[in-house]
Amino acid sequence: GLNVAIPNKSKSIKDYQNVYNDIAEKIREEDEFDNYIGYGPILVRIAWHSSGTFDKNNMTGGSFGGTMRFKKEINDPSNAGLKQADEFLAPIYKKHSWISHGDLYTLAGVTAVQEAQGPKIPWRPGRVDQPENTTPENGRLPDATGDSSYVRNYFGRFGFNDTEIVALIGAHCLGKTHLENSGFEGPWGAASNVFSNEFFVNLLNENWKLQKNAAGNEQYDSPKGYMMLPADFALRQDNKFLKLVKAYANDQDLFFNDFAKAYVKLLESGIHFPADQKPFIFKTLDEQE
Ligand code: HEM
Ligand SMILES: Nc1c([N+](=O)[O-])cnc2ccccc12
Repeated sequence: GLNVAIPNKSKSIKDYQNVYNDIAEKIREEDEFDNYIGYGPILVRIAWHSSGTFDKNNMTGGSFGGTMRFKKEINDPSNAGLKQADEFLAPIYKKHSWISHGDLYTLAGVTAVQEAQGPKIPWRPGRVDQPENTTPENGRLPDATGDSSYVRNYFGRFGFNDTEIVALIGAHCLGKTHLENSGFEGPWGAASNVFSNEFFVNLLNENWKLQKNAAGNEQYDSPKGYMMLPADFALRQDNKFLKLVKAYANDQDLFFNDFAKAYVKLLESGIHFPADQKPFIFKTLDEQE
């Protein structure tokens, strides 16, 4: 059924900004992770994967219950590599154990985007930890080998339109694929920890070649050492997606705007918030100097 958010009346934006700051400082502190990419990208991924189990057809899954904390979900093969994000967040939870896991995972994803110089992401607390037996079954996260109709159909499960789908996948401007996690590898060059429209610029402008990687999976590689998943490349292979890819490659502000709206919708999928609950907009560390 629909999950109704229960905001903690005793906590204010100040309390959540403290959690944001602890996450942001830890990202800065542990900058050597994954060849100096840092923890930002996998914090975005754990926020997306904890929300990406939502299914509007039976109103199950999503970020509300914080079930990513349970073995069944974190051990989903689609979540390979995310234990490192969970371990990163463990001391944060220990210090602020008044927060729910659903709020912590999504707040971490908001912090990571903003600290990577991305757009402001309005955020609402009130997710409530649910018991282990509510953990959704494995297999609800998307397949990287999907084509454009697969991608459109997959995100249709959340009620996302083409604009929301293309904007969300623009988060692949961050981080990299790891052969040991997903069977895909690269980009070998400096994978980025700065949020930008580069994913769309690369997708359009690089000279892509489909080839088998060391795990025997096909991916698109470019002479500069960039890569695209088949599901990334699918955004070039559909006219409506391609139009959006071009728009974002030419206008980073438009991408930032659309990404922020779609990311909020993703992180809040399946949750009903009280009508009078205004979202919090957090300051970055730099804005609090
Ligand atoms: C068609 C949809 C999508 C597919 C098939 C997909 C697939 C993947 C795969 C295979 C990886 C590599 C994981 C690894 O090897 O470590 C990855 C990484 C990543 N994904 Fe996606 N993804 C999708 C959508 C999204 C969305 C909607 C977001 C966020 C809004 C996102 C954010 C990320 C980030 C930040 C990384 C980098 C993680 C790191 O550097 O460790 N992805 N994705
Ligand atoms: N950096 C990335 C790119 N890229 O173009 O740099 C493309 N696809 C990706 C898919 C998952 C994670 C990172 C990606």
